[in-house]
Amino acid sequence: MLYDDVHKRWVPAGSEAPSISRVHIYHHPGANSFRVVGRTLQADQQVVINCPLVKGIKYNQATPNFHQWRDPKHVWGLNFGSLEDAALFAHSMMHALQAL
Ligand SMILES: CCOC(=O)[C@@H]1C[C@@H](CC)[C@@H]2C=C[C@H]3CCN(C(=O)[C@@H]4CC[C@H]5C=C[C@]6(CCCN6C(=O)[C@H](Cc6ccccc6Cl)NC(C)=O)C(=O)N54)[C@@H]3C(=O)N12
Repeated sequence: MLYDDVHKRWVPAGSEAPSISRVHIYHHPGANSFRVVGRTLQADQQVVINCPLVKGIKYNQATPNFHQWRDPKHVWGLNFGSLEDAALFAHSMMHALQAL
């Protein structure tokens, strides 16, 4: 999700329709870079988040299943479908941020 600062509300990233997406953290070993990429589970596989991770990002676990972080232009929020997904993603995110 993205935070709409004008209307002070969270909106689904990508197209208007809120949809479940699968979010990965891709590691590029050569450049030691990481990128969060999410695609909708529907047939269209729309990319809804494609966010490079930069050193110093603060990953905020606002609630056990809603985590968020800022990039220069956006505030991203992930509303996890399960606490397990949330914990797994947070673990990978923290690992990535430490590796940068
Ligand atoms: C239950 C009902 O939930 C809701 O209806 C909505 C829809 C829910 C998903 C479908 C989602 C779920 C969970 C809750 C949890 C709370 N929350 C909020 O948004 C809080 C409340 C007030 C609001 C104000 C600001 C806002 C928005 C923008 C960023 N930010 C900050 O505070 C940042 C955070 C941060 C800290 C450190 C590092 C990075 C970052 Cl990003 N701080 C700074 C210093 O940058 C924020 O996160 N805010 C969510 C919410 O309401 N909702």
